[in-house]
Amino acid sequence: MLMTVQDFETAARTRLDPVHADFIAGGAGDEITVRANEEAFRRLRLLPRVLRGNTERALDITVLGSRARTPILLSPTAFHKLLVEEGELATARAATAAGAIMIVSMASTVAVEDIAEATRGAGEGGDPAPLWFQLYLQPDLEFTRSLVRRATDAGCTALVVTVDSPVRGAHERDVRNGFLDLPDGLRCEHMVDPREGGRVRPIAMSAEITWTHIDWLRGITSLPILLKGALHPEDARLAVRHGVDGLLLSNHGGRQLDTVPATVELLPEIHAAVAGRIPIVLDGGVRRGTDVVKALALGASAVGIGRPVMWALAEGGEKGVRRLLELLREELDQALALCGAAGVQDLTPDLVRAPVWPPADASAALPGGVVS
Ligand SMILES: Cc1cc2nc3c(=O)[nH]c(=O)nc-3n(C[C@H](O)[C@H](O)[C@H](O)COP(=O)(O)O)c2cc1C
Ligand SMILES: CCCCC(=O)C(=O)O
Repeated sequence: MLMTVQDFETAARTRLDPVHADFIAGGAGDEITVRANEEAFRRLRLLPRVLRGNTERALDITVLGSRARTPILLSPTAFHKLLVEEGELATARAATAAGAIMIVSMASTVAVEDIAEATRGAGEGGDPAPLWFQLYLQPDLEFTRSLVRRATDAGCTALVVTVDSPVRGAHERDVRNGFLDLPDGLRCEHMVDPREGGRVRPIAMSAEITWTHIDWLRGITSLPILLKGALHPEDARLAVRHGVDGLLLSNHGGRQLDTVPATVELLPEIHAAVAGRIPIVLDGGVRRGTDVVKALALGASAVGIGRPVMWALAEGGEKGVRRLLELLREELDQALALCGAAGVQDLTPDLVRAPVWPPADASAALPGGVVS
């Protein structure tokens, strides 16, 4: 029975080409950060409130003008057609059914226009899923400008600029497996360049990109801009100064610089650095409703999931992703209820404890002065 994210991972592994399974699960170097993201959530403890009388929980959020029925959004992941024929169309329909924000990867195998169309067809009376568009700024600014225009015209309501990739992370599993390119027949639809007779450009991960490019982007779009992958508090402050509207606090699921901290460990520091001026979305290692509660309690406005969506897609296409989003919603609702919360707005940092024992300021209260 598919009851948990872990069940989806296990089920997906039996179906997936092992090379693709490695592409999804893997990360950079020794995959220390891949593991750290999940471990950090597991280490944190929740401290619930009782007798609050909350019989229903509100899970809906509005981030940067985008309304969603859940604080769990779909982080951008590349190449969904590797996993299922319909590719990102299946993902988008499932996101719409769940009322979740989907961040379309620049490296998607379906074009943003078609993804947007799929969300409109899948609403079952509800609204289409808000789409955000993820961008690796290309040094060819005219090409970047045309992509921004495409995303805007397709109805995307925010841009997510990934800034942790001056070079591509060293995915050793992929190198060993020889998985370095998309198989024949699949292509990154956004990289088709009409100026060059429809040539498919490689995605440049460029070390030339600087804050000047962020200023340039700020100048050509009125869509909200989120930076994805800034981890240093000083860069979070710089982001605010450069007119960025939000942060997607992410270490790329441990796929860029290995040994960076888990994102949830960085959250309090980043939260303090931006001081409420811009919202923070966090991704990396979110696998349980309790993980969502912890991230929101520590100051995130929403969380993103990457690999779980890929596993669910591989396991059961659109239906798989729908089920995944449902089960995470149920887990989140359950965790909120048990925390005594009436909704995500009730989550505050006092509900989270790092297990340090004895706590420095409480040792005096221990019986018999047993602790030296
Ligand atoms: C297979 C795969 C493909 C990804 N593709 C992209 C991408 O195209 N653009 C991007 O900014 N991040 C990409 N990411 C990173 C995710 O957006 C996200 O930061 C990460 O997966 C979150 O961690 P999680 O997988 O533990 O949930 C990718 C991650 C995976 C696993
Ligand atoms: C050019 C594809 C980028 C995919 C990516 O960001 C990842 O695999 O983590």
